[in-house]
Amino acid sequence: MSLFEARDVVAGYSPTDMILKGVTVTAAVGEIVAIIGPNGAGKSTLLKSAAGQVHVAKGDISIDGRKITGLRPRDVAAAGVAYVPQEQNVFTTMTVRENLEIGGYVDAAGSRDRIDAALRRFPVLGEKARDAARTLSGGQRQLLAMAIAMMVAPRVLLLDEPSAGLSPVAARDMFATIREIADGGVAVVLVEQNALDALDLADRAYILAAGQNHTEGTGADLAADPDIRRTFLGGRQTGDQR
Ligand SMILES: Nc1ncnc2c1ncn2[C@@H]1O[C@H](COP(=O)(O)OP(=O)(O)OP(=O)(O)O)[C@@H](O)[C@H]1O
Repeated sequence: MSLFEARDVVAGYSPTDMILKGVTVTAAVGEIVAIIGPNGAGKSTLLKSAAGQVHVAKGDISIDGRKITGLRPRDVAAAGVAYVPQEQNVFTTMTVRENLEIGGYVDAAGSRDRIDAALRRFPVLGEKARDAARTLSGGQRQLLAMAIAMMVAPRVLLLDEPSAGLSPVAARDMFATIREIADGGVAVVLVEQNALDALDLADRAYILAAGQNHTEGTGADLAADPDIRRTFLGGRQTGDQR
């Protein structure tokens, strides 16, 4: 059984306008699952639905068989699902350490040890623990957002465009970090604008279009499919110069 399951999810921002029209996405322990598709397909909405930030009208979202549909964001986090939004994912006026303290709010007792562990795990953040988050580079900021999410020791990590705005080198480091986190037994579901890189990283991927599942498969198979390349990847192949 998959650890994370979103089944036939119908969800949206107003009762008369459902963005997701029955989307199914699953992810197993240690698996990286990418969600790709055109602008407006509903990729971010799916993550927000799983994180308890968008109303789910029909369908179910579960972790390890336990329904989390309709829970408040705080309770979703306590159930083991961490969500990193694309933007405004750190408190810029607070220090790196203070950001991590807030990330550990659901388990205040274990928070100090987790912060120390996070600062060891991400040495670049350790060096800047007392600095305001606004002084971090784009890549460091995304790393902090990820470290904040990891403070709840999640079993499922939902990432919205983790490489957005990063240099190619910083994006590569970010993807390596995501792989490490997955290898630690976390199910990772990520949305990426950079579809080719996402397929390269992911074990499996789903293509969403107009709020529905279009295709799913291994990252490698989707990247090699000429129809998929033509329709969703701009005709390019993995490894092409961009
Ligand atoms: N807060 C919101 N309130 C109302 N509608 C929204 C809101 N956020 C997104 N939408 C709408 O939902 C639809 C899907 O948006 P979503 O952000 O999920 O798409 P996406 O597949 O992630 O695409 P993109 O790559 O452009 O972010 C779009 O039509 C968008 O305008």
